[in-house]
Amino acid sequence: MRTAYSVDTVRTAERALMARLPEGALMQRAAAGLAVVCAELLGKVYGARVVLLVGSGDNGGDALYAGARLARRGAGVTAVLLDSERVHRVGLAAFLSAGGRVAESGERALAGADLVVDGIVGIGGRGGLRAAALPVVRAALESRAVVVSVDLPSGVDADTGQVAGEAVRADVTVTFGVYKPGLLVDPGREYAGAVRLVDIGLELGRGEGDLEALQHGDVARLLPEPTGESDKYRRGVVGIVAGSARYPGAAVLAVAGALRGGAGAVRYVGPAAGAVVSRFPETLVSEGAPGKAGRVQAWVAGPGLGDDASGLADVLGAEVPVLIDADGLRLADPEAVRGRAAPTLLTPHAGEAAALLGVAREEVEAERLAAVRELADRFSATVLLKGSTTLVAGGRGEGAGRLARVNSTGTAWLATAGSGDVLSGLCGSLLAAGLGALDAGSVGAYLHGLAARRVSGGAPVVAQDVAGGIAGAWGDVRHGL
Ligand SMILES: NC(=O)C1=CN([C@@H]2O[C@H](COP(=O)(O)OP(=O)(O)OC[C@H]3O[C@@H](n4cnc5c(N)ncnc54)[C@H](OP(=O)(O)O)[C@@H]3O)[C@@H](O)[C@H]2O)[C@@H](O)CC1
Ligand SMILES: Nc1ncnc2c1ncn2[C@@H]1O[C@H](COP(=O)(O)OP(=O)(O)O)[C@@H](O)[C@H]1O
Ligand SMILES: [K+]
Repeated sequence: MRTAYSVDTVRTAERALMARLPEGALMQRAAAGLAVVCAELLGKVYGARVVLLVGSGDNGGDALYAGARLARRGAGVTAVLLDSERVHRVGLAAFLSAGGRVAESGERALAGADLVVDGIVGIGGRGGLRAAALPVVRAALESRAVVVSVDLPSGVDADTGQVAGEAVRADVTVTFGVYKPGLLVDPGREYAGAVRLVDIGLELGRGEGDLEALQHGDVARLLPEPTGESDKYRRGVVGIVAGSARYPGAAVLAVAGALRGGAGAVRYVGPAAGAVVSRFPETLVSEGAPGKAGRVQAWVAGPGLGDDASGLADVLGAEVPVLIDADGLRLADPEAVRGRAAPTLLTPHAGEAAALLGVAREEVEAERLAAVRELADRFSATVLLKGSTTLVAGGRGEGAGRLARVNSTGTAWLATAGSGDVLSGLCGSLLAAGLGALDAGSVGAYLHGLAARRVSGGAPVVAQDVAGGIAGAWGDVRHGL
């Protein structure tokens, strides 16, 4: 599990650790780790040209100490002080005595740089970059230098990933102690580039985390596995209420995802039974109400329903886990969702989430973590927010509280019609197999993203291919590939 911690939690842990260590020890650890990564990126340190962008706090201090280490190894290191009145004094003295120089003109220093260290602001930052930093940041980004951000790309909110205005776009971010949520959630994640974690001795428990990302091993432990005792009912039957005369394909794709998701059987209820069976003869189909369809251990309702809300009341009234997606999110009675006793998983994309919250889509995209938590609270349900960063937040019971999940697999090629239908079937199947809503959502998103990456290999994918790639992704996870 990769866990990210809020700034408050990091600060408290740092204070406790600092009290046990000699003064400045943590900053030295941070700077040493930062210098190692910079050296790796440079390949040859001797003779390399490095520019430090130095802000007024300890983030700038880290940059200065790392710069001193690089200068001692023969790099030509120049510091651009964003506020010469407010700078980490001891760090600056160490930098100068190691042979570092202070630049008179930031832009000129950047012209020939091989590597730029962004130490403008870290976890103490508020809001996007300030005006004084903008010209030099723009010059850095336009140069051919590799950009390394210290702890966090300056201008990215550490707790949310929000970028209010401009921020540094890093090639690599060297973060200290623990991951910060803003490094894992877009837009911040994209600004961070590749993230490298430097151990400075901080010890934090999972329970203190704010956001976590499943890794292969975590997913492998959660995957449902048939045993010698299994039969199709014990493995779980998932019911799909999806599709319409206008959108039969949504039903086919949701069934495709469900068949690959580990349930023992898939029941389809709705007007697209012909299309479903001709593509997947293994599906059990019926055309009546969901309540009359026979035994089901979890329902998926919504993809491609159009305006047909007729099956939703039955599904929401069922005492088994329910996943609501797409048109179902618009058509479902919010009171019926809130009133459910069994686990409920809602899977909106940003547009659907915005409609449910009554805000603009851009607002959801700028503050995904806040949006997914707000929806989970409002609907007393687990919510999976899809998009460039997929997040899952728990409602009541299992997964409740602040610790949300972020998905680390996927590719922008997933932004293709119907791929969300595959995801809803897949997650529904995992619910039917007995996973809780938070696990079903996050394991489903993980496999879905991995499947897309596998079948894409950098090229466009279509939703059917993603469903077809799930088995391979499952195998990779099981075998730790
Ligand atoms: N604590 C530890 O043990 C360790 C901490 N470590 C390091 O310390 C960092 C935290 O240092 P920090 O607390 O000094 O805050 P920091 O991120 O430098 O920013 C504060 C300064 O920036 C300014 N500023 C604010 N917003 C701004 C903006 N948008 N744009 C521009 N400027 C802005 C703000 O100015 P003011 O608001 O006062 O005008 C203030 O002067 C942390 O990220 C890590 O790198 C490591 O060494 C490991 C050990
Ligand atoms: N920019 C992106 N990067 C990565 N994944 C994306 C991006 N945009 C969308 N996705 C993923 O693609 C899928 C699209 O789902 P959805 O929006 O419901 O589409 P549809 O309704 O057409 O099936 C989701 O899994 C979502 O997380
Ligand atoms: K920074």
